[in-house]
Amino acid sequence: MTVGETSKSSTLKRKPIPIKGPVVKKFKVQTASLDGLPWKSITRPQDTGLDGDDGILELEEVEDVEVVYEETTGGKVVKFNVHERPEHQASHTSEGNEEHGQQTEITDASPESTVFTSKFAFDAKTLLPKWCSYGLHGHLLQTLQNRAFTSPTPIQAKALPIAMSGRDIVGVAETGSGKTLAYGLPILHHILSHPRPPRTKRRLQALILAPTRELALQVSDHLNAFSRSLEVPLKEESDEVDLSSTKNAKGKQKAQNVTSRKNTDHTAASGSPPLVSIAAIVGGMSSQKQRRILNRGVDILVATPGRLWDILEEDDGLTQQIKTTKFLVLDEADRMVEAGHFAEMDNILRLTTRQSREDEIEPEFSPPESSENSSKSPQDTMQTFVFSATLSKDLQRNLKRKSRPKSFKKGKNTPASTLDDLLLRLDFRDTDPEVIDISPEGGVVSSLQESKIECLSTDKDVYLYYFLLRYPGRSLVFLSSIDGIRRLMPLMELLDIKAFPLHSQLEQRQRLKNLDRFKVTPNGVLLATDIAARGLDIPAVDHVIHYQIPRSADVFVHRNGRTARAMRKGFSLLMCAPDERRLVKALLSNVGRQEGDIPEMSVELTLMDKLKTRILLARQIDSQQHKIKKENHERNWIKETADAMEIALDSDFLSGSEDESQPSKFKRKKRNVKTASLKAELNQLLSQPLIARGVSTRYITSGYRPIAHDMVAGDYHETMLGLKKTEAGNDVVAAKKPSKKKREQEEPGEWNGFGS
Ligand SMILES: Nc1ncnc2c1ncn2[C@@H]1O[C@H](COP(=O)(O)OP(=O)(O)OP(=O)(O)O)[C@@H](O)[C@H]1O
Repeated sequence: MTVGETSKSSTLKRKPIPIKGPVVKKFKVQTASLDGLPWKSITRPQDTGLDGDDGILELEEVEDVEVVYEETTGGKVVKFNVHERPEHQASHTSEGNEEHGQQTEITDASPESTVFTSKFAFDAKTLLPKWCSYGLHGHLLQTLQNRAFTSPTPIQAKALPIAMSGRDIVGVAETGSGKTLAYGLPILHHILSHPRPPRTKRRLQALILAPTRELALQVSDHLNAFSRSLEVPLKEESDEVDLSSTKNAKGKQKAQNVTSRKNTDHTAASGSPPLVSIAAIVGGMSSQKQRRILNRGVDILVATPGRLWDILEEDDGLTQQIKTTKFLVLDEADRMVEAGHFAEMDNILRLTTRQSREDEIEPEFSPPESSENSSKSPQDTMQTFVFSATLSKDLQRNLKRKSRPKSFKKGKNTPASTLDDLLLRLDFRDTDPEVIDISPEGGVVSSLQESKIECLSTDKDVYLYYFLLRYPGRSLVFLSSIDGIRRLMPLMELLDIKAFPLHSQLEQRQRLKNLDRFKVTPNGVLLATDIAARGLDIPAVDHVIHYQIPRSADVFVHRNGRTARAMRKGFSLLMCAPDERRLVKALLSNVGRQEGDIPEMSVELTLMDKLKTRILLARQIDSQQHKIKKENHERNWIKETADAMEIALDSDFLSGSEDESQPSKFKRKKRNVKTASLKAELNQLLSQPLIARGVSTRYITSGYRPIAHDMVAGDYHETMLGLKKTEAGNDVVAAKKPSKKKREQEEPGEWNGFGS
């Protein structure tokens, strides 16, 4: 039975279970409450991150449960009869793996904690020489090899030795540089190297805080992908993985049910409890499910502060576990404050503070009282990792300072709601936390090519359309306002551009769905607000376009960070209107850069008039459609209201022929005809190629732009005849810094835009 399914009959038949061998033992039957059922998660594809379930964040199912309705004097009562299976079948039921922290019941009931070793002879020294020196657990090495992560990224190379030696880290590195694994691998290593005692419940080892739901889910997916592919129960240990961590594994129980698989996700068929249980606690999940997940016990909890605090207020057990967690991670720490999580973050951080320090801080928000020993100090060995792509140098210095303010009494040194105040409350156990700042100068990733187009605000649509046609690829267009996205969406649709919106007023489910669609649509366009600016690891984003100027330098850096990830090439285009130039200047100077540092994009101006015609038509159609929709909506509303009030409407209203204030049927018809003809006109234009000036379509070898050669070579542009197929980065003109006077005299060129 899947959550949300309803039963029509009084009894649900359980799914037949394949049983090997002729003997079928009788099931024992036990009655349980809804919460007490052996729920397990439904697997979602690991490689797709947020997708695979149509945007539903969590799905659970339960097997071997009979739903029985009993007539009682108080009415019908529902009962759940759980059929206990013989031992040898239990492994089949555990096939579902944990996703976002959900694992099967047998996880905690497993007779012994299990240590898994490599089945395949894995010569780490030869196969992964660049990872060998960190002493990572053999299974992590094997997973790294499976994923073809042959060498650590610079932040990983710097952070791993420090983290593995037990020290605290403040890590700042460019976007897309692999920060998640920089803190994730040491955590996974610790958990894998310290198997829990037999027959004990998992206890929280690491708390990772992330500012947004999407980022939290992505982090848990990322780490899950690593823990999942570890779950190959194996017969033999490999002597060739010469790592200390592997030695820990010796003598421990070897897993059963060996299945030989190559470099794939093995979880589903392993039939064994997951080695590392990772839960994501974010908004959008039912609290019942969340409690169930947490009650089963998790090793790593990835959470957004708001939702986590909601749960902590009712969950003393989890509060205690957080007090003794081994790792605390703040991912995208600076965004956490921006997102307005200060109060919750502050409360959560207090739980991880040692008692001696906690006494010095007067609580502003009372943390939940624990029924257990509330005065118990947290472990002194907790490691703290703070990571971001943007943490100011001042803050880094302050974080490292040994003499961080000890007192935050109300009225005296009261902290304001700023990142500095919040982070200064972190209780690093390390007296000298290591600051690793390898963020590039000005926040610009080396594989990123930047460019700008200066144009009037009213012309941005045309330039955007030009760019999307000229440089096919996956483009992420950032706008500062949701209204802007709502205005652009219908235009994109009419112009046959596959665009998807992403903003905070969309339901979470729709947001995830649109992200998924964007990921799988070739040449797809995502029109997004800055909720997509941070942390999202969308594969292969070719272009980031700042349609509207970001509100801060940090947002600019993070927006750009959605492309050029993991050393891939990427391109960013800044669209700057005259009245935005001051903002851009200020923004760039914040990161020590100048306006002239960003080169201009060369644009084929001869095509602009044709594109402008299409845009104008699309706008007209959109406006007509909008009017029709509005009228229909109003008419329907009046009709429905009249029906509800049982009022008979005037026949004039119904026919729409007399009342001048109501558009007549005739008028409506005329509007529909006009819209249809505009659409036909636009479609006609869209079906024709755009031909650059100087191209002869009759004699392709003549004209001052002969296209025959390009056609033979196969590098001609399919929608813009006369232009070569090329990448945006190749059309950037060298940066020039004209004097102010000269700039004022400059004319925009052949095309003067809508404003002229
Ligand atoms: N050693 C590695 N080799 C190759 N790819 C890697 C390596 N480490 C991480 N990656 C990949 O690089 C991509 C970016 O990683 P990640 O999301 O951790 O970056 P990030 O630094 O956290 O970015 P942001 O600052 O934008 O959040 C991911 O797709 C990840 O799988």
